[in-house]
Amino acid sequence: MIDNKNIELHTPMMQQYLKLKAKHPDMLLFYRMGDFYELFYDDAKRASQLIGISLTKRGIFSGEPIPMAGIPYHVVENYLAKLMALGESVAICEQTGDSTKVNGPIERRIVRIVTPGTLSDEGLLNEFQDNLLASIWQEPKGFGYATLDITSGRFIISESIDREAIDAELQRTNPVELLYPETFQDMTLIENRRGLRRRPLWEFELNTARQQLTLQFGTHNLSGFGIEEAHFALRAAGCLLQYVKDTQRISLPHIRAITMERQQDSILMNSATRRSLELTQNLSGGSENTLSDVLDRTVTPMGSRMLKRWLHMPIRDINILIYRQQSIYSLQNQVMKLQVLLRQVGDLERLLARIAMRSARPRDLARIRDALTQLPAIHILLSSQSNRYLTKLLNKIGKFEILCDLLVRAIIEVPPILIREGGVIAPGYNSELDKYHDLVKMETDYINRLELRERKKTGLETLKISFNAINGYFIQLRRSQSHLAPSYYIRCQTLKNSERYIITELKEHEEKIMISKNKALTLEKILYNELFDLILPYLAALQDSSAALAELDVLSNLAERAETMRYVCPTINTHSGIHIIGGRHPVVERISSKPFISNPLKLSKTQHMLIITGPNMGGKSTYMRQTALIVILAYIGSFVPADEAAIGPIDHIFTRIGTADNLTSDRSTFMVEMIETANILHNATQNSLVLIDEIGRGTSTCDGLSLAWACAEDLATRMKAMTLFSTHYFELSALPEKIEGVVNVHLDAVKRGNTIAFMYNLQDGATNKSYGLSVAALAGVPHEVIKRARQKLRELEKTSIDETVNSLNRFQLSFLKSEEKSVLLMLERLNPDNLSPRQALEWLYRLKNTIKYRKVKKN
Ligand SMILES: Nc1ncnc2c1ncn2[C@@H]1O[C@H](COP(=O)(O)OP(=O)(O)OP(=O)(O)O)[C@@H](O)[C@H]1O
Repeated sequence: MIDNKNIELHTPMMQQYLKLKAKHPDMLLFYRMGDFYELFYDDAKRASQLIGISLTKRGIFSGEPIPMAGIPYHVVENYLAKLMALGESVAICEQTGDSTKVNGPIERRIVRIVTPGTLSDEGLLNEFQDNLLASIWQEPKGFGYATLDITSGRFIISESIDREAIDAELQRTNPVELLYPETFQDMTLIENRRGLRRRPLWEFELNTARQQLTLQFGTHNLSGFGIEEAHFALRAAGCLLQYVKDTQRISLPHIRAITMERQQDSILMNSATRRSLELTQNLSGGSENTLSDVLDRTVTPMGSRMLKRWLHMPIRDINILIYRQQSIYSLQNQVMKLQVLLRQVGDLERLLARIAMRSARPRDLARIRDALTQLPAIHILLSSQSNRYLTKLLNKIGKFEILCDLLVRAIIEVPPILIREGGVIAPGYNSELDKYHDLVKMETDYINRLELRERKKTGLETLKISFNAINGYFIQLRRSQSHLAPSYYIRCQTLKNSERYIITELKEHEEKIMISKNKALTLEKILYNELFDLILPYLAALQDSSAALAELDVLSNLAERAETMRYVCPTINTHSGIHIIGGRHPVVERISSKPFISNPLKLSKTQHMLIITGPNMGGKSTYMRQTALIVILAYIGSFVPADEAAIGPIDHIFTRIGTADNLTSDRSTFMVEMIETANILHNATQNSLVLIDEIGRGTSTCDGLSLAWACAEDLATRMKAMTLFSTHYFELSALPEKIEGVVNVHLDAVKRGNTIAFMYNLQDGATNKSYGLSVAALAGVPHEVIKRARQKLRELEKTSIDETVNSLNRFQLSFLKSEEKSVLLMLERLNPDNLSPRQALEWLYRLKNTIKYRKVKKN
């Protein structure tokens, strides 16, 4: 523990450290000492645990050694990357004073604060993922939420009326750092998130927020952004902006606007739905075999990030969707050429943010130059098309001839990574700089001539003039020839096989070289900084262009995918319903070695629920998920994997699909299932797409079946949501006769000997065959166990009076008793015309067993 009470008893250096540390108690302080960053006390212990650096000691205080850990300055980025991934923040303290000062420690200052949500360094970021800083505010009537992507300047706010909606927002945006007020009530909502930062209440003050925001945007008020009344969200945004300014300590001109996202503008999906549909992340947390894995062939990282944002937020504005569809059509012939050009544009969005924050490196400038060089060709390529939306996009993309010319003239073709050593500014850009370079060249030539002259003079062919950082220029002779060195040679270094000398003339010219080199370097740094001033006036236009280029990348990618994967353009209807012919699962069809069997789907006002039965592994889940994915694709404006698709308005997509247990959530699998079900039953509407995959499995047959029945009934009668309901409870296939708009379908399979062939064809009607044993055999359950199971099954099937059958039936029948009151009602429900002879026989046995069971009970 740091004892700041007796600070004056520490060494002057430690006193300086402790004063700086006191200002940043919540983060690790990297204190610069020569070629190292050092951490002390608890920071040292924590860092050594977090990133595995060795913990040692430096000096003693009050008889106790001071714990210390050090990081070499030239590898600091690697350690920062690891700490950021763990959600830590780091204050970087540099030596800023005169290093020749004799008394006391060199002056040091915190020059930057690196936090996970405010990173902009290329090396610390994943280029294919948004990196968001977020802030949350809670009131009794709802939540305010703000996110900022500092690498693009995208600043977005939203308001959620309930916990479920804000939870979905947190899951969708997945911030790497989250600011919350010290009075935040609902900690269970956020406590498992990374990078949590507790902030004082005053930072969420409404008036301060308004001031901060208007100051940032240079406006009188916020009405131009349409967010004046969004009080909850404004509080969150104010705190966020304050935090960014505190940590960055520079102006952020690329944050130019703030946008309010309204829930009614997009299809809502809660966190469980996003997870189970594997949009951008699979169930194991990776990105393989996700929708974006199949769909993303964008050629710029900014396009890839935009596509992922689209997938997580399908929009409901039909006009925009139609514009996108038309653009996809128009781009189909030009994709190849356009992608070649866009690839060169690269990550313009993030490059511009680094320009705005003045942290861009020489190669960033070269990349901006290369990006701008492509723009005329993009204009020429797309100028012949007549699509209105593409023309609008193209108009947003500037040509920047003057700026491009400036960068071509200013930066050499392949500049070094850093400006530190110079060599970035191109010859011909600045005459004074050229003069210094010429002087350096002249003097270097002189030294080359001097070398020849000295060789001649001494007659030593192996005499060499070289340079190193310690000796500067020197003459080198072989050790064996050292006795031949002229008397004016002054020895400066002896090596094993050679001797090194200097002469006055050499040093005079060296000094001239050094002076010119230093002047050149100083001037280069000035010119380099001036370049930022020259680019910044174009910032707004460049940002608009980069957004349009990213969208072009996404649209041309969708055009390419549509062509390659045989997707069709869906019709977006204004009337309810989903009608798909030949629908396919976009991911399964790509990864499966077998041909994918396409299937139709029809949901409408008169047929709003499908009860889906079929064997295990028969394709039920695939069929349900493909429907949701087709809807999502249609609502981002993409073409879809189907022969035909017409889709009406959708407000929500809900799923209740069993996923891996979340052991950290302190909830059982059944509990999670019921929470998700409750959410659906509270929020689904007639325009919601609801996928329910085998509800009620995690409890007793009796409870499970009752719940499944009641839920299906509620969805089908009360909200009439468009529902796909898969089940192994054959009893649910009775629902269609009871409720209008409910239909039975099943996925087909045929038994061949002891094995089973899945047909994956959707058929009308229900099936009660689950082929569980055949699937278990396919899964590798030992032959003996399967054999025994078959024997048991035969016993169960044959002996209806068997106690086991009775006990099984007891559950089901008691359910039917309570649900339908009597066997007569069951009979009433049956429509003999719809039954196959085998089904009729099964019902007969079932009814007979019921009577038997009642008899047994009475006796
Ligand atoms: N239409 C299809 N065409 C080809 N293969 C398919 C099709 N549908 C599913 N499959 C294949 O069958 C596998 C199992 O499908 P799915 O998980 O959808 O079955 P299920 O009926 O939900 O099974 P269970 O009831 O055991 O959960 C999929 O992983 C896929 O490989």
